Amino acid sequence: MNPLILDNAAGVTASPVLVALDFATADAALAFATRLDPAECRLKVGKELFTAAGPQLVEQLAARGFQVFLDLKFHDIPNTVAQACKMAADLGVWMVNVHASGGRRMMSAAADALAHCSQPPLLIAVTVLTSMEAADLAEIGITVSPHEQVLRLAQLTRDSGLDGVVCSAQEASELKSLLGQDFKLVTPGIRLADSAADDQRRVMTPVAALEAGADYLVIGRPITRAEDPLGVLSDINADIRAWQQARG
Ligand SMILES: O=c1ccn([C@@H]2O[C@H](COP(=O)(O)O)[C@@H](O)[C@H]2O)c(=O)[nH]1
Repeated sequence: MNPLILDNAAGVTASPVLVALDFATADAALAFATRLDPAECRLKVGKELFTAAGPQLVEQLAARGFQVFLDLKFHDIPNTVAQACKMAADLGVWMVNVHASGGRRMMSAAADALAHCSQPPLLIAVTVLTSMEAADLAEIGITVSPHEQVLRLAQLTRDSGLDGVVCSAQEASELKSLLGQDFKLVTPGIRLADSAADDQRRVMTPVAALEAGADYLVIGRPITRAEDPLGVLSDINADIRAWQQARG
């Protein structure tokens, strides 16, 4: 364990990296997780893995000491989303999310439901997917820029009582100034200087994202598909520590 990236008080990692465990089977995900140390990262379970492996896998990862972000992006009527969030809390996840475009009543219902849980996870909302650019929004009738739409949905999310948003790091600096330091910014679309963007459109490197104000970095393929995933994670954490030390 590297003491520099441990939050000693809480006994959990202080690394902002959330590794996206986008695998097709529980076996593949667990084999990968076995190589990881909960002191070096948190884990994200999304739709592919959850659909394949279900709640049991989430509990297994939590039992191995990982803080788990359950990234199912709930989007439904308020009652359904509120109940789904409660189920996620019962699984012991650290963070859960909904889609901000579900609106204020849906988000408030989710926040209210979690407020009654004994150990509520952080509740955040997806603003505009990091895979989307202006042309994608235009096709679904949203004529403002992704940036403007993110700001609008992030403000609505904060006003609905949630803990933060999923956004691209490209919006982080403005969101921090607008919504305050405590409002959490979770940023996928993280790419290393030499990695392919894949289907992502609004991307940034890990240190640039932190510099812009991101609190958590969601990183999937640049780590999971690397020839040496542990080496890549370790290099990212080393860059982050160097950046943290440089700013004092
Ligand atoms: O706006 C969003 C919301 C969620 N994601 C998820 O993050 C990871 C990113 O994986 P990469 O391989 O690093 O692209 C993936 O699980 C997405 O479902 C996102 O990318 N953008």
